[in-house]
Amino acid sequence: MSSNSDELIISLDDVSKMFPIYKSPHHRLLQMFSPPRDKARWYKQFWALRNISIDIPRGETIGIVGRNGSGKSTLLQVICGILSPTGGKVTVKGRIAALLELGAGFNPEFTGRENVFLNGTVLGLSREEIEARFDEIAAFADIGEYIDQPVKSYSSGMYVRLAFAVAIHVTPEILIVDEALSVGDEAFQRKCFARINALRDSGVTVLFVSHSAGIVTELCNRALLLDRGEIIALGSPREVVAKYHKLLFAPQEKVAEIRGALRRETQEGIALSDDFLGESLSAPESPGSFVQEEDSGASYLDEHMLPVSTVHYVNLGANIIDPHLETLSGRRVNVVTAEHDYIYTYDVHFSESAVGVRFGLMVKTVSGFEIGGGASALQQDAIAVIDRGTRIKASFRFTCRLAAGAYFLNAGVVGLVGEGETFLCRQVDAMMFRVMPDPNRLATGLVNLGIDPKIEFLSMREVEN
Ligand SMILES: Nc1ncnc2c1ncn2[C@@H]1O[C@H](COP(=O)(O)OP(=O)(O)OP(=O)(O)O)[C@@H](O)[C@H]1O
Repeated sequence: MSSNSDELIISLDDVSKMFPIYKSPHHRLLQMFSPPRDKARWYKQFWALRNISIDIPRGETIGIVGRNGSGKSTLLQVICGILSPTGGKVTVKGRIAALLELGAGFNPEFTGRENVFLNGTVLGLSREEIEARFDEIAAFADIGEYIDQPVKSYSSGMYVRLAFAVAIHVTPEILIVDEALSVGDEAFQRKCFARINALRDSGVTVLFVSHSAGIVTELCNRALLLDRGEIIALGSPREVVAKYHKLLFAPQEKVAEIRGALRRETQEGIALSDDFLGESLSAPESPGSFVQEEDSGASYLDEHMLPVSTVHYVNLGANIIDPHLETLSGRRVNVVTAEHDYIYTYDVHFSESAVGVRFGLMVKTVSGFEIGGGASALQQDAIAVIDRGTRIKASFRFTCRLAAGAYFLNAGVVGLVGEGETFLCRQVDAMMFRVMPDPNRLATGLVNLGIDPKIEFLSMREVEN
């Protein structure tokens, strides 16, 4: 492998890919028998990639993000040579091992063992080389006796295990991974990511499609955002992911405006304003300490960031109004700084009298995992009676001890109805907020437990004079 890290290993020059879309198979036949001058008579042109130009130096790890159908897989397939571009030029100078969608690469009738040899050969290894690596591949895949069963009997997880094991053992110069890892279980995913890291550190160029902002910012040194087949952002993973989120969480009517702004920025090479990204990154003075200052200057409100999954429960005489996050000085925000204090607040209008009333919240991850929540009081301390027509403000101050990422908030009011407590009103995913990345974060994982590290030398080698 070359030691020249500036050498381009992948180069795309004005690459486009068009898929013909036929209304019916009949039209496909008609087109086949049409004279060449009737080039696109029986189909509509769908451009999955448009004018893609990018140079990738050897050793880079590139994250590719974009909404569903934005062209990510098509781009990878064009780079791998599985699809030929309709226009433009693709230059690849190195052995590619690709982990694309399930189904690609293996022959379902062959056993796992046979497929390892088949796949290894396709990827340029000799039979002796594959034999020498086979045990290691089988150990990494860890699918036991299934290695001698036809691949068509595999679960999708087993399939990915074997495909990944082969991909990383063929000493690729370029590793291409298309989200496929998300099929494996978490333990296996972690093993794969560790291996991808090791390959990256040894100079392998990695192209990685992922919907996970965390993985892209952690793993990659550059990222690109595809939208409708165009690169609309290219740069540091953090910046690109911020733009991706802006687009992803935008209300439908704002999407065109936002993508237009992003395209212009990319085409004109305008420097990103902190305001746009909300990345002022004024890190807390000492990592791990919980800052209790009056306001957090770096936090801001991204009006476009709204959940699209909000569910309103049927109201039983109460109505939650305007759930939102504020700084301690009352400024509305939804992009926040870790380790700062914020207030989650909503009003409740009681259209009926209620008894035994309590208010609550819950914070969840994108996947719906409940990280933590709280109630305004214990059941025995609930507000005994609230008269019809009353309006109450419920506020919950909390320290944002969360890792960078998107989070969702529920709001709920319970009261006594008959014998038991029940929701008088509830909003699931009432609002969402994003925690900005903090380059000085010492805490690992989702929640900062405020761990206070203490490292002591128990003995020291004596220094000889
Ligand atoms: N063979 C094909 N024929 C016609 N259209 C296609 C074909 N392959 C892909 N497309 C279309 O091209 C667009 C881009 O698809 P692609 O699979 O590259 O998107 P993606 O960003 O990888 O999406 P996802 O995140 O959902 O995997 C989509 O609209 C898809 O329907």
